[in-house]
Amino acid sequence: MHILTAAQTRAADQATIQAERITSTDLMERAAMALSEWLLDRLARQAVHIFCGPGNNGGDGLVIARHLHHAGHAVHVWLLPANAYSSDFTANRQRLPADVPCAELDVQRLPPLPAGAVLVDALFGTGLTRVLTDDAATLVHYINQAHLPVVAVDIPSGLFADAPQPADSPVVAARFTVSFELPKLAFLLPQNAQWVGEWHLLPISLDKKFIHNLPVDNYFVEAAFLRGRLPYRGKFSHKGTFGHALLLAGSKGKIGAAVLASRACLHAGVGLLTTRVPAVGYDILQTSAPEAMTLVDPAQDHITELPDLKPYAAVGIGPGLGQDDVSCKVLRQLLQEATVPLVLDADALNLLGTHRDILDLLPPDTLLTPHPKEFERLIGEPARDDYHRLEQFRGFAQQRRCYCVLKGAYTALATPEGVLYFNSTGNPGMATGGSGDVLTGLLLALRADKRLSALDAALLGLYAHGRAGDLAALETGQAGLVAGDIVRFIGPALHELTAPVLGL
Ligand SMILES: NC(=O)C1=CN([C@@H]2O[C@H](COP(=O)(O)OP(=O)(O)OC[C@H]3O[C@@H](n4cnc5c(N)ncnc54)[C@H](O)[C@@H]3O)[C@@H](O)[C@H]2O)[C@@H](O)CC1
Ligand SMILES: Nc1ncnc2c1ncn2[C@@H]1O[C@H](COP(=O)(O)OP(=O)(O)O)[C@@H](O)[C@H]1O
Ligand SMILES: [K+]
Repeated sequence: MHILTAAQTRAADQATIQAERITSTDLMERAAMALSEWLLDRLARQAVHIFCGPGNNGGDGLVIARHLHHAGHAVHVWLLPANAYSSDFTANRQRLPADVPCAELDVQRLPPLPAGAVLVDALFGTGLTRVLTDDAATLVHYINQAHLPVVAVDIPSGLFADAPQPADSPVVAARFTVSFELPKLAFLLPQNAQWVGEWHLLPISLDKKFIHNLPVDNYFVEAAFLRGRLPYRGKFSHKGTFGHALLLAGSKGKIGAAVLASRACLHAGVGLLTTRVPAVGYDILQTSAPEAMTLVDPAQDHITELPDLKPYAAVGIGPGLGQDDVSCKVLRQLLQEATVPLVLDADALNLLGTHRDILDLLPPDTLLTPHPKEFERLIGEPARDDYHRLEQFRGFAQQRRCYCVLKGAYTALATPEGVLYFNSTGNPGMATGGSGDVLTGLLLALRADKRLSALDAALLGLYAHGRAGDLAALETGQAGLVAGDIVRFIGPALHELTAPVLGL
């Protein structure tokens, strides 16, 4: 899915209006009708108070008021006084049945809101041009202080769709944000979660061809985008078909990271896996991941030597590695010698951050998987906000010609071309130690599979990791989920993405 800017969203609305030969009022009716249905599916008998601004977001609110009223709900409409109103606002103001209570708000004397009411925020949408002030700001504070559930239409009022805003800007804190057709970048950023709440998208048949041809550098990745991209396993496949991966992981006290990454790699379909661990990890790994071959380092507690790389189709390094100087030497040597795809995680990334000269050795197309803190260490500069972090992230992948993952609720992948792909799967149950190690093993298996491009391997891996976490959570609940549960569901998650034989 494309992630459009506010300006592109307006253009897509216009293109749809022209292509379908409909009016903007028709499109508003379609969008607001869909939102009304969404509300009707969830409302019990609560009174609904709808706050409408002067533009088309307010117009949506008026259409919703009409539909809810016709469906028998008690609706109250509150209008924010303005000097000018959009034509679709005015048209729908006229269509509002006379028996729907509708009043202009006097912000000096805001009415008390009844307990148990549901609020609909239709003040401002993507037409917001600046931070809210004066009456609009007062109204936002009033809505937020009511502590009632708020459903925001299209976007919480006051929130910019695709740009940061000054601290303390007034923004409606919605319980739900219900938007149209495509997600907005603002929804995907942790700093906006306090306002966006849980977001939903409603399809309104915007012009697909127009959207497809828009130049975008941010995508939201769902199953439809990936389904069939994972090649099926041919009848006469053998171990060699799927590659032999080498994993360098674990140190004393962190052999579990090597175990989790190894098990994930195996469950993701790798042909052969060799895991290099320090001597302390030998028995543990052989017992808990017997399918992996164990290559024991001469040192007891840390990995100190790089094995011969010739047999391997891809190499992963980092989970539980520790940041010992000798392990740093191994990392340096790996970056110098490797001619196959690399996956770098955890302490390998921390070592890159503290020994910045080795960053220059990163082979092109290397896959790095930092979480935000590791990313900060990697580039050595804190981000001002989530938007700034995304631009640092995009720039890093472009400058280093690598694929970089930024882990989180909507894990992002940056490509060497500077395109960002946001993953749609996963759940807060995965915020548990070892989830990242599982991702590293999974990605390593896909990078060892020569049939996959670097981009497809990364996108499929991120999606399958989150999907496996979602399937696991169905069984364990979110709190009960541990990283090993994700491993158990990697197989089913990948199966969903596998190309059917004959493409049927
Ligand atoms: N035909 C369309 O274009 C469709 C638009 N839709 C809705 O229309 C919305 C966009 O509508 P508009 O472009 O009219 O914009 P909005 O309704 O978001 O806001 C525009 C109005 O707010 C004022 N305004 C902007 N920033 C302000 C600020 N900081 N303080 C005070 N006033 C401010 C503008 O002067 C203008 O009057 C979408 O978010 C969506 O809800 C949907 O109905 C789908 C179809
Ligand atoms: N709230 C969340 N929603 C979805 N996925 C999450 C969430 N929290 C964490 N994850 C996923 O779990 C993994 C955690 O990785 P990481 O921070 O490296 O953990 P660890 O170092 O303990 O293995 C990442 O892939 C991340 O995307
Ligand atoms: K809104």
